[in-house]
Amino acid sequence: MKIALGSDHGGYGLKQSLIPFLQGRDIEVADAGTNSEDSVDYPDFAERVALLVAHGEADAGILVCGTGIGISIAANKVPGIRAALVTDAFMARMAKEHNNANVLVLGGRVIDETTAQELVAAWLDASFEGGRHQKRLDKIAQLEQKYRCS
Ligand SMILES: O=C[C@H](O)[C@H](O)[C@H](O)COP(=O)(O)O
Repeated sequence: MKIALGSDHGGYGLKQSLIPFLQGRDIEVADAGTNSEDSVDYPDFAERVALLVAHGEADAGILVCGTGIGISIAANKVPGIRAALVTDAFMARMAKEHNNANVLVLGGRVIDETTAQELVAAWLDASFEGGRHQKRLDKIAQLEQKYRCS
């Protein structure tokens, strides 16, 4: 499995802490930056990770900014991306079971490294339930088509 990882400066530390954690689970990590705590703009890194996932070059993505809010808003602009900002293990599990989130989003100024690992593990270990939830994801995809800008 390959996961694309990205953050702005507010999520840099937490992103870095997740690299050995993911590699310890035999996951290949594609680090899309940022590469320091210098101030950057989170939409740039949301786009990098979202495109890797949308184009099938990564199986899933993890994004981190200060709160997780801005980078999830940006990632969800890319068609096919279902980015879910989570703050506890229940939300992380539901993000996969009900929403089949292909990008997990965390707040580097919100949660600590141990919690981040718990949330990532809960998301990775869960499975999409399909059924009534697939019908809802199909409706989200229809919204993308209906309001697609060209
Ligand atoms: O939603 C946005 C993120 O939390 C950003 O990480 C945050 O806005 C960056 O703030 P600053 O430029 O003040 O470090």
